[in-house]
Amino acid sequence: TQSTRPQRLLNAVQKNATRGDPRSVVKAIDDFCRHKEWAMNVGDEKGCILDSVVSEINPAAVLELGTYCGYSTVRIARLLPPHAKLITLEFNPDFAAIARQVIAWAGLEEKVQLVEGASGDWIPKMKEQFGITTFDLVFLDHWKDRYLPDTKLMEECGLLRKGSVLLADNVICPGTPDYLEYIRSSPRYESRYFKSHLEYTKVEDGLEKSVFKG
Ligand SMILES: Cc1cc(-c2n[nH]c(CCNC(=O)c3cc(-c4ccc(F)cc4)cc(O)c3O)n2)ccn1
Ligand SMILES: [Mg+2]
Repeated sequence: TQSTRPQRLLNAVQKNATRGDPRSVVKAIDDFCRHKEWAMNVGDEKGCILDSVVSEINPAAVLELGTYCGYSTVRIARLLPPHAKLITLEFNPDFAAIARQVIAWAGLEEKVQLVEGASGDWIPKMKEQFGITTFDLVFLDHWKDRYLPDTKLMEECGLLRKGSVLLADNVICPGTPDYLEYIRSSPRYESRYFKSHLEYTKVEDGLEKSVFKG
């Protein structure tokens, strides 16, 4: 049977990265996507911006929407302090199966809880299922038409506190116009755009960082 792109990406990790070394896993995926096959990871350029935001916040509780193959999951989890928790939601079971193995290869299973399903179904269950009060950081990288409804849902479910940070990928390409309009015009958020490029390309894209004011 034909392999899928996520399976070929996992093979590249298992071939070129060292078990238990997250940096080598990140590098193996970036090399694969730059030189072999493009894939929709946040990538190295936007990944450095993600790293700086994570390091600045030093979060104890992180929610990632959209795991894909686990590239940004590994980027974030490798920077988390001990006992910090990253919950990552993936809709596609095939992507989730690959991501679990990528996260395991990086040796980060202890810090990561990968949940399969749709964001709209799981966000209302976060508190009861995982004992979360609020998230310090949310990385939005899932279906682009879900950024706005899920942000409103997180507000309604009391998952954001004064100072919680939303970091959104792809606000230019593929684009999240309704989310940008809402978050930039809302008095409840302070937003800043980090201009960059669509992963592994010269096309403009960027990350929008928004701090919830409560
Ligand atoms: C919990 C839950 C999770 C999900 C969910 N899980 N996994 C995803 C993946 C979503 N990501 C993307 O679609 C995406 C696309 C591009 C892209 C593609 C093609 C182009 F030509 C240009 C750019 C680039 C990116 O950086 C992206 O992140 N959604 C959905 C619902 N509920
Ligand atoms: Mg993305």
